[in-house]
Amino acid sequence: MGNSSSKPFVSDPTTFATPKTTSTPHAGDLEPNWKSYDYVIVGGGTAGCVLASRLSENPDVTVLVIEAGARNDDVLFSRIPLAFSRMFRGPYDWQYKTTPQKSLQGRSVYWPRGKLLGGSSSINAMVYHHCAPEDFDDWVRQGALGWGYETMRKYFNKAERYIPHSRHDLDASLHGTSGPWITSHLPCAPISDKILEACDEVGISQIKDFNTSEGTLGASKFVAFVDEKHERSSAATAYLDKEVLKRPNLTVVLSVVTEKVLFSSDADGMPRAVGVQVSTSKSGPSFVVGANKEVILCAGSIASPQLLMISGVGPAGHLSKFDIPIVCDLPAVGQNLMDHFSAGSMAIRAKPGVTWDEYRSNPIRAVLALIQWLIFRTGPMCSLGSQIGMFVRSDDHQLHFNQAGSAALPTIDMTSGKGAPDIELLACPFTVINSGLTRPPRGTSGITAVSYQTTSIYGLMVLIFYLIKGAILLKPCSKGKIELQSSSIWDHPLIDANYLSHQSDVNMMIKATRLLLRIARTKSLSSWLDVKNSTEPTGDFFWPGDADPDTVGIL
Ligand SMILES: Cc1cc2nc3c(=O)[nH]c(=O)nc-3n(C[C@H](O)[C@H](O)[C@H](O)COP(=O)(O)OP(=O)(O)OC[C@H]3O[C@@H](n4cnc5c(N)ncnc54)[C@H](O)[C@@H]3O)c2cc1C
Repeated sequence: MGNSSSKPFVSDPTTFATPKTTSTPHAGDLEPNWKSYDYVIVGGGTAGCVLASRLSENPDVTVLVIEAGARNDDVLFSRIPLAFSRMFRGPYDWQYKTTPQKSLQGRSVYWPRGKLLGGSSSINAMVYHHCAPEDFDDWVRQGALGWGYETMRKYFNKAERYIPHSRHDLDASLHGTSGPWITSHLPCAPISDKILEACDEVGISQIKDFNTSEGTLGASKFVAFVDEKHERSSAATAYLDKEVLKRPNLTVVLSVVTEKVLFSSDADGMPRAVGVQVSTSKSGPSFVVGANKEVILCAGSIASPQLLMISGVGPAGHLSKFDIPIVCDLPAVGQNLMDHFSAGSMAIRAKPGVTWDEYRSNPIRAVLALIQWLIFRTGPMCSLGSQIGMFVRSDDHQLHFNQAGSAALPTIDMTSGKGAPDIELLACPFTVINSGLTRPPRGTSGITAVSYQTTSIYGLMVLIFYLIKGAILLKPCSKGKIELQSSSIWDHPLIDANYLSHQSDVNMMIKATRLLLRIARTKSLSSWLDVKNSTEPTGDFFWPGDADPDTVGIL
């Protein structure tokens, strides 16, 4: 039966798994000689950490978590709130890319995903906000009984420990007080308050808190996943803390990749997952480890369908192209992929000194800010990148793009109800270029809006403002798919997001872009900005000041 380890982490497969021999079947019964655990969790990311922690509360079961990446607590940039994008395209990122996208003139889009304990919760933007209550209630309407908002809210609160912040007067009684996942507010740049005032001016009302039964429509400062020391609170720090890791019935494996799930057949012919095959490298030996009760796939939205297909569960026609023996013909695996499409970073030039660009573009200021965070846990490094969120509906008649004078842009209502948004705008008080990997030129400042594929909007190639703002489609009509490019887990799958394949998504993104430009032109904000007309030399990554919020579209 169970094989437990007293060490917090394990990376040598011989300690928890059995060498695979040529006679190890692809699909067979759980072999009696295999090392085994009651629960084998594939992926130590957000879902995997929570499940490992909760399942191992029962001392009578053994739990094994297999994570492909490294430990999280050693990674400084994972701990510092403002530094999260420094982990992109590095060893803690799977660095996925979509296939060339037709609607984006053949460009591929970079998709970061966390490859370390805590998964994407260890590299993400640390924003804590619930979906609209209608979104959960819609799940119930579709058959997911018990997943409605009022039920879920109890679990959200159980998971959360909110630390009240003197400068934010939200109703703390609506938040959790004793959960493992710590949330609070972080300091914001002065321009963030101006952005909120600008939202009021364009008809987006300010709300105190996105995380209540009142819903998410409106604009507010985000609550962050952050602890009292102004460090990231991730699924790993929250659910796999030192005390949990000491449990003798929990084994956490790092730097080991699950290559496939192994199946046997029950007496009634139904496939049953009996274990997994793992390895530390593409050319290295493989090992097998059994699951007495369940294999739980938590490898994320890209690797989970990939693993299923490699293991023989997926569309039979597609799997047969790679000679993968079919365990179960499930045509939906890998299909209906929906991404929150974003037109990329839209940068608007700001006046010098009102943003936080200097902490990113000036190495001396950056080092000083880093030292300030390391010693005192204060300063700009302990703030969120996306400080302001704006959630709106594309059919809101208060917003200018639906009023006379603005060209009509028909969109399909894909939302779960009238209280649910379909556009999200984010604002950052600095310039973002190349997902934050390229330093903006010294002496420039801007705000940025998150809007991932801006290149097709307004025909500009790069759009970056010293105020970073962006637009995200929350309910796209376009659907894509994930397919295999080989039968090996060591090759990335083919991710076809099929962005903007539906005119409604195109129109929605134009509306979002127009709204951002309208916000930039408000009285409250425009005096802090430094917009210039398009007579500026080409190649400028800032939006031109003469981009008209009523007519801007796609060339
Ligand atoms: C850049 C970025 C910013 C984001 N910002 C926010 C935000 O601000 N707020 C928010 O709420 N959400 C945000 N998200 C989304 C959120 O982080 C994810 O929805 C969530 O982490 C997904 O959890 P998961 O458990 O499904 O997958 P993940 O957390 O990604 O975990 C999957 C784990 O499986 C491991 N794995 C994969 N394949 C294998 C294999 N073959 N063998 C072993 N291990 C494997 C991975 O290494 C990873 O650790 C962001 C995501 C990203 C990428």
